[in-house]
Amino acid sequence: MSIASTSSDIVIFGAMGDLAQRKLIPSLFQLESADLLGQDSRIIGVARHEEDTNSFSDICKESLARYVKPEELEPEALKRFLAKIEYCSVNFTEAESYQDLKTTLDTSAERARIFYYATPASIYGSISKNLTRCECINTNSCVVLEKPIGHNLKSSNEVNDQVAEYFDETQIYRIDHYLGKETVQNLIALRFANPLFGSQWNQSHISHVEITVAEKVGIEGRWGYFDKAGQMRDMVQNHLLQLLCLTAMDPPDDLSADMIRNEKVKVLKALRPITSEMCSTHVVRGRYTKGMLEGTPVPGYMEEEGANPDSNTETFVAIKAEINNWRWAGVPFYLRTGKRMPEKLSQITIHFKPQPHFIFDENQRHLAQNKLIIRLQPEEGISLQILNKDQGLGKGMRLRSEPLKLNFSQAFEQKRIPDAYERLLLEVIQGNQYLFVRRDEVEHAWTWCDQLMEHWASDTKPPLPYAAGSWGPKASDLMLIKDGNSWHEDQ
Ligand SMILES: NC(=O)C1=CN([C@@H]2O[C@H](COP(=O)(O)OP(=O)(O)OC[C@H]3O[C@@H](n4cnc5c(N)ncnc54)[C@H](OP(=O)(O)O)[C@@H]3O)[C@@H](O)[C@H]2O)C=CC1
Ligand SMILES: O=C1O[C@H](COP(=O)(O)O)[C@@H](O)[C@H](O)[C@H]1O
Repeated sequence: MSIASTSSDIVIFGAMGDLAQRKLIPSLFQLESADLLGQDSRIIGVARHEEDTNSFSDICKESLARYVKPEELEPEALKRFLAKIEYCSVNFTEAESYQDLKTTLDTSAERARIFYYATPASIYGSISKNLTRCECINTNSCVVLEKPIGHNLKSSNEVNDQVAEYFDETQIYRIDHYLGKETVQNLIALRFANPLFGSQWNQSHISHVEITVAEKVGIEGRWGYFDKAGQMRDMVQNHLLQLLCLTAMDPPDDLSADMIRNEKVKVLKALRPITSEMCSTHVVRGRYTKGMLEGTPVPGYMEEEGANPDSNTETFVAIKAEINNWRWAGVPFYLRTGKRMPEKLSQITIHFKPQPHFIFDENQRHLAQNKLIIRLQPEEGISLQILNKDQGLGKGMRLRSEPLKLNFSQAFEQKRIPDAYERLLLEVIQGNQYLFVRRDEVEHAWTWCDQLMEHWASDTKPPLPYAAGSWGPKASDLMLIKDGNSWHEDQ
């Protein structure tokens, strides 16, 4: 099903919540500002608070003032945007309370309806059921689901089954906001539009791949949520595996949603399961202790507000993943993600194999490799490390490794890189599912993560400590050193 009409009713459940106010409302404003929202579109905030449209509109205005740069908050666009806002008070789990929403939607019966569930996943089924009972779903409706959907395969299947009773898979948009990032989408252009890389992207030419998603933030008030999840569920099951899929997948036949998603599923299915024997060589699980970040002391995870002394949750994971297929046999994919790292950095580094025969000074052999560094955020860009003759007389044929750099903001003279949610909301409005996660992707990702986390569950040892502001436990460096590799040093 595709939402072809230009105007839609965008119904946000959980409209007063953090995600809605911090990300969704500002992103919808940016779409309006760029004339992409549709002239007659409406944004219908739904929450259980007894507000009305005016007071909800004031709340959104405050959020816009907080989260949109003043120079981007153009008064005319703001006026147009606020005029599109409506509010309905609904208790999501009580069918009788949907009447107000039904009446509001009935004023535009045939129009596309986008139901965005910015709520805990535990009530996705209940909302879907109540929307159906109250006849709020028309033939042109779709639903947007936020992550995390469940905390393992079983619970994720339960949520997906409940939603599937009321919505067809073609109507379901599962968000992984990393897919909305410009630089993540650029992986498809980089790999499949450039013949240079297309021919080299396999085990014959690539020795190993690193995917780092480091965050400076700690848990800051999110202990309740995070301690049940941990870094594996919060980041690896979704964002890191999506990055791995886009880096490793075979070329899709075309850019349609299902062709791309079919290829991603093949990668997930080919991931080598990590057995309990492999845990000591292929996985590092860490937790930050107190430390210094940019000269300021910060508490450890167990000293954060709301901490439970019995917690065994990890805030850092490094994994040596392997993909059992023709393209990637023997090529480790090192994944690393953690909270309270020295900087915010998402980066993929492709290490190419050396030449088969080395004719230069032996002392320079260690230099003789090309690296492609794909910087996802911040300072988005690409850099290709290449070898040259060092310039000057008297130096002989000395090699020197220098980067060929492409900085996106300079190259594209762009004023701003759109937030991931802007792109994702636009794709939902236009009915394109290619940046959303299909159910079988979620299932294969959980299957791989679950079997690994089952080994952790039977291990009472706490995660390895690392000081806040460092790059994780030493064991993470050692895991690569044992293979003769190291994390890309130019962080
Ligand atoms: N915040 C973020 O940056 C991110 C959030 N997400 C996901 O987005 C979803 C929302 O997260 P977030 O905005 O942070 O959470 P919040 O708790 O801030 O917001 C959730 C909202 O849902 C409302 N709600 C819950 N149950 C009911 C109910 N029965 N009836 C009416 N309203 C209800 C809450 O209302 P009330 O205030 O009245 O309790 C609250 O306003 C979650 O699934 C989360 O995992 C994903 C990625 C990032
Ligand atoms: O989904 C999540 O992502 C954020 C990191 O997102 P980014 O766009 O800032 O890189 C992470 O902090 C959060 O814990 C997680 O739930």
